[in-house]
Amino acid sequence: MSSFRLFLRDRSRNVSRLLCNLSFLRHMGGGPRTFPGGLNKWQWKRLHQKKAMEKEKKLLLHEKQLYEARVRTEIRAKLSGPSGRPFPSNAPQSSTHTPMTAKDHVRVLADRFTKEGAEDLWNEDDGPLKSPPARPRKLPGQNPPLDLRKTVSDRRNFESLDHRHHPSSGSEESDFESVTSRHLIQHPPLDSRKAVSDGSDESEGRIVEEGNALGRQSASRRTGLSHGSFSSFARRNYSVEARRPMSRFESRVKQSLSRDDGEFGSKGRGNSRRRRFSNGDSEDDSDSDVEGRVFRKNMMSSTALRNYDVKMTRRQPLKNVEEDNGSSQEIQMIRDELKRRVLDGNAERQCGEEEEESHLSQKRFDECNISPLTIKALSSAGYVQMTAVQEATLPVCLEGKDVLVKAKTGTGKSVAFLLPAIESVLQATSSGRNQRVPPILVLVLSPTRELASQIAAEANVLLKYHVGIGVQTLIGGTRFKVDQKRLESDPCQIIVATPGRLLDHIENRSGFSMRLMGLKVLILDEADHLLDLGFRKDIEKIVDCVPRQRQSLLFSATIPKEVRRVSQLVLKRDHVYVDTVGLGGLETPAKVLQSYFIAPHVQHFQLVYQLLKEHMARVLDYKVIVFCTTAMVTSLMFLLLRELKMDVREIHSRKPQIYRARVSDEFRESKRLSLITSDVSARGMDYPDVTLVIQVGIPSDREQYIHRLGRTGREGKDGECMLVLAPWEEYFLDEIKDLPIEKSSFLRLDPDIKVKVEDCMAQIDASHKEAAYHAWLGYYNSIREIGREKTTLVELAKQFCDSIGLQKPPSMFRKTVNKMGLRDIPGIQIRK
Ligand SMILES: Nc1ncnc2c1ncn2[C@@H]1O[C@H](COP(=O)(O)OP(=O)(O)OP(=O)(O)O)[C@@H](O)[C@H]1O
Repeated sequence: MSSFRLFLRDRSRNVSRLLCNLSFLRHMGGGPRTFPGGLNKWQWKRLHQKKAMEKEKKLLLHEKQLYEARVRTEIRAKLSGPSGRPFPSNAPQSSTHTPMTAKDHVRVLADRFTKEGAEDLWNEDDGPLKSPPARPRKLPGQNPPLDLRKTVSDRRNFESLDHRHHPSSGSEESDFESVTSRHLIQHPPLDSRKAVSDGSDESEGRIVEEGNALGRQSASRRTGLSHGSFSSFARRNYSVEARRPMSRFESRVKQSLSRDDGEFGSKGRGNSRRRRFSNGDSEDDSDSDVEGRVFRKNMMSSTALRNYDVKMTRRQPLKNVEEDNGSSQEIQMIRDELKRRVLDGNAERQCGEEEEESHLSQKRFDECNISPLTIKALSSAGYVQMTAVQEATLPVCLEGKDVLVKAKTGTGKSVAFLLPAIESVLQATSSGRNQRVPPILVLVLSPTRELASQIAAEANVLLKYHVGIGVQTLIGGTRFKVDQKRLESDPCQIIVATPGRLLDHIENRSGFSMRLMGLKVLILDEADHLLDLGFRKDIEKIVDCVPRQRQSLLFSATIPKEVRRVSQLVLKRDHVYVDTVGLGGLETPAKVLQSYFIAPHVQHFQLVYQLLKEHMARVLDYKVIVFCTTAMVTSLMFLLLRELKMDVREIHSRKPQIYRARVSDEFRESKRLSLITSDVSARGMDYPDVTLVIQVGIPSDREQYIHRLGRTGREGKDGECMLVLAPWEEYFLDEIKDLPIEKSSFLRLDPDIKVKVEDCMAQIDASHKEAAYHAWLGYYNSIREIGREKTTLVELAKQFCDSIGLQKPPSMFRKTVNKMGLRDIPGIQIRK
């Protein structure tokens, strides 16, 4: 009997333990997750999408109301007659009504686009809107641009909408409106600098797809397609329509192909670039640089966010649109109004320039509510005053709020997120000191291994006087077993990890996931990159393994609009958004001189060599970073420069981690050294006093250009950035047209250098060149504009082939050729 009672007691204990574990798991997010209201993850996401759509609709409605008010005003003005004749006796009269003049309306519209929150109407690359709070140094010829194109196309839509808003239009109308509003919110950018300054149509802007959508909508009416079928119809037809601008692009490329080798390109225009999937073995750096996970530029998971992730926009000449809707007079008035505001802004900016000189704010760390030991560590590291981003974020972070932060490169974001993280650890450890294996309280995620190590080193500096608080890195390229041993022998509270290796630990060691259940702070450095498609799945899995009751901090120098939307995967809804760049502010460090060179591929290696030589002759303590498109091209560039007897080092994903770490440390400490690297060094790396950054070939996107550039001009210092493009790559300039980049004055290529470079290139083993050719083809195949024109791509690859001294393009495996869609393309050799 007693043993039966014992059995019952054990059993009830087991059951209660199980229940306890289940509720714990549910709380931690480790078990089957439900969101408030019993929704699952996807339902929760869809709910947010719906809300975003509703918000867009509301904004559209607001715009529409403005437009309607304008129309009413015009009608009233017309009715009252040009000479102020009274209304006809049967017309309704109001003695108090004063019709809105066209000038007032222009003001209202200008207000609408410059007021707080208007950014919701913009794409991430819509260009500056209004003067930022922290004012950038005024650069020659740089006026804060304003997007008039958007205004124009809004008007066009409203007209269409208004036209269609007759009572007879029925329910289809609202479907249509939602289609239009979706497109409207994704308005493309305009080089408003140009628009404001000279009103020319030189900058070929992106005119929204909604114009086409309208046409297609009426087409869908004619063909009897419903809205749903219209959407898919529109999507299907997108690629067909897209051929039109592509053929222009192709003809431009063809022109450049037929150009004389010695010719420098002329100014061109282009389409926005989108990346697509390339072949698996294209040697694309990103494949392996992101810890073996494929990085692609489509901004959203299409499952999660459907058509929110791809901007279905197309560029059309601004001129046509203006002519089309016949509103050029009004546009000119809006321009004048905005120009006036810009001039006012410039006057203010000049006053603010002096403040800009120092990157530090007036506020000191000891004025903040952080531990005295941390302040002691900060002082011994030489940090007394805060930087702007630290001043802006510390108070909110210390309050425990979720924060999304955008601040320029080199402005001290790492310290900004590490300080509140350390405070959280201190608070948590003071309440639970006696745990044998302490939980992991802070998890910092970084996209690259070098950056993770750098953040851990910075954390160690700040923890100098805190005994018993430890930091560890979990990064790829090191032995997993060694990680495990370290985690056991030296349990720490702060982990800095790359997503891939962290997931390996979560999936392979249950003890590790248990330790994550006490997490207080989750930090995503380079958040936009981590939330991009290449990492999204990993981040979602990681977020599912950490408690929902946590603080999340997301930092980056670039936060595209899409990322703001998707950040809800990590952040609480009531998070705070801190933007120290400011809406329309200059996103690159003010003291970095930006220039570009247009030269055929065959001259790129020579050009880089000559630019390096000239810089070295000019700058005594030079320190240069050369970014190449892929790991294998980086390797070839390194071998060539070494052959040319230059003092160079290389870092890319094909190098062992131990080598990468050693080179990274050496470059950090050194002067008079050049680092040849792929995008593994593009983000976050804090190499002090880099004097020049050279980017060869188009960067994967605008953000990458900004991050690569940001390796120089850190902490408010001077710097230079040069972009080397082939003539057909010139269209990329359109994506960075709001940045103060200028065409470099003509550089005379030295004929002796040409011979020298060719001789040294000839010394390099053909296997390196073949690998570089394959990588090059893979990289550019993944770029939409050129990737879909396979014949042109192969012709351009042949140019690259010539530039590296290969007699003919190396053969490729049939499987690779098929994967890249290059079957039957002339110039492609299949390996037997
Ligand atoms: N308050 C401060 N006073 C002086 N120096 C600082 C301060 N805060 C940070 N720094 C230094 O500024 C440099 C840049 O910092 P950090 O690498 O964190 O920049 P970042 O904004 O994260 O750049 P990126 O966007 O490239 O990642 C570092 O060398 C850091 O030590």
